[in-house]
Amino acid sequence: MTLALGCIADDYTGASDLANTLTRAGLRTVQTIGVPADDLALPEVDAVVVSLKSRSIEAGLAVTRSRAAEKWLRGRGASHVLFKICSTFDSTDAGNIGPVMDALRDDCGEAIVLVTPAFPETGRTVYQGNLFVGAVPLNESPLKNHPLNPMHDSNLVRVLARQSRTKVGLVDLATVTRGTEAVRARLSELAAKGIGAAVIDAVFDRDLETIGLVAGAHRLSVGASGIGLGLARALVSSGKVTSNASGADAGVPVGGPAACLAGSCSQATLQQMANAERVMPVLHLDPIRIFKDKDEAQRALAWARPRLADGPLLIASSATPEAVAAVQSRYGRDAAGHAIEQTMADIAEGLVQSGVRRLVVAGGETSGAVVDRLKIPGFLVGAEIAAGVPVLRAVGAEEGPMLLALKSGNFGGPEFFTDALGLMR
Ligand SMILES: Nc1ncnc2c1ncn2[C@@H]1O[C@H](COP(=O)(O)OP(=O)(O)OP(=O)(O)O)[C@@H](O)[C@H]1O
Ligand SMILES: O=C(O)[C@@H](O)C(=O)CO
Repeated sequence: MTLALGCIADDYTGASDLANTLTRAGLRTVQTIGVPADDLALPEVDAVVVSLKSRSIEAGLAVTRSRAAEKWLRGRGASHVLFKICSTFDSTDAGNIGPVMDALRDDCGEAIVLVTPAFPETGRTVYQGNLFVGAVPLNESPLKNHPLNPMHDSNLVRVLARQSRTKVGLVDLATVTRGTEAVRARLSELAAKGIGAAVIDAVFDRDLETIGLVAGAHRLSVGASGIGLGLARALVSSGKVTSNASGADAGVPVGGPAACLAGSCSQATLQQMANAERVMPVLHLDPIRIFKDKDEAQRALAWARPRLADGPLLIASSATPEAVAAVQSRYGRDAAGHAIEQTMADIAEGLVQSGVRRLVVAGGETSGAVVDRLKIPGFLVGAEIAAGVPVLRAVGAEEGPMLLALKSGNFGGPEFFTDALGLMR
């Protein structure tokens, strides 16, 4: 297998978002959980997205794991590696986007790396280096209240410079609009000044196509699904990949009980949960019981088991920003996040032991904890539920055929949970 494109994603929902984008653009794609074991039977593919859970861990560990993934991908022939980050640039001044980018750049000897989280299909655009989420700058969007990495600065040149060893420059929209030669010239100009990373503006998919044509000739890029789209279209238009992925193989029904788990506290997820309450039973976990009595997972499973035969259900820890802040001030931000994620993983494991084979999970960190616990080594990409969220068919899972949907916190329409279950037969 010689890969046309190698990708390292810093969380599992982000990985499935990217795998979805690449598949829709015609690349045969597989998503692996971590660096694949040598004995994992992978189909013949154009792209592999190695999913890491490295967005919110200590920067040194994120670097080590990303480097191992890069080595594996390069060893399979990937001349270009995309480091997939969140379209809302989720990170802190300690990283992990900057430190991982610096390390991968050192490893591949790249002079300058293009960076853009733009993903217009989901309303993420970058103009003059400022990230917009829909109509508002990042720092005015709901991301200002993110439980793990609240985003308070929309200027990505500044944000990345605080995390990186290299100087960070800008390729503005006017340059992108002038085309590939103008972008290449601007990159040479920046590189000559010793600038090692360039945030590049993109507002429309056509901007990402220009970016993909330029980035594909480099060894490394950093961005969200939008730059993945650009890279994939460049591979197809150059004939390096014969566009033939359909995602159809992943669509074979598995049947069995279905359940949804939500650990995301994003506005989108809170709205989706409120709508789900109208059509399925919903259990709201009590974070205090998670810490004090430590029996919340067992209580949730006792609630769920007798209901599974009647149809899908939803179990959620998600809460409003005020409630999240109260839990965090009592137990600490990371400890609270970790304990709740592990409770979700306990519940997922118990549900699967009770026969659940169709599982929808909302939230990147939450999905990471769940998929790790279920020891699923990889996924094939199926139908698209919403922009950035495909149906996933587990490959190599101990339980046999299983369908999952891993929803990034901010993605999906108001009826996401029913939309997902409708496609997961
Ligand atoms: N009630 C709560 N109080 C405090 N923290 C919570 C609560 N519910 C969930 N959390 C934690 O908040 C974090 C949510 O992160 P997660 O990545 O799962 O969702 P997200 O950030 O909305 O999604 P994405 O990363 O895909 O955008 C997790 O660490 C989760 O355990
Ligand atoms: O890019 C995005 O917004 C998503 O794929 C994601 O990474 C959220 O966790």
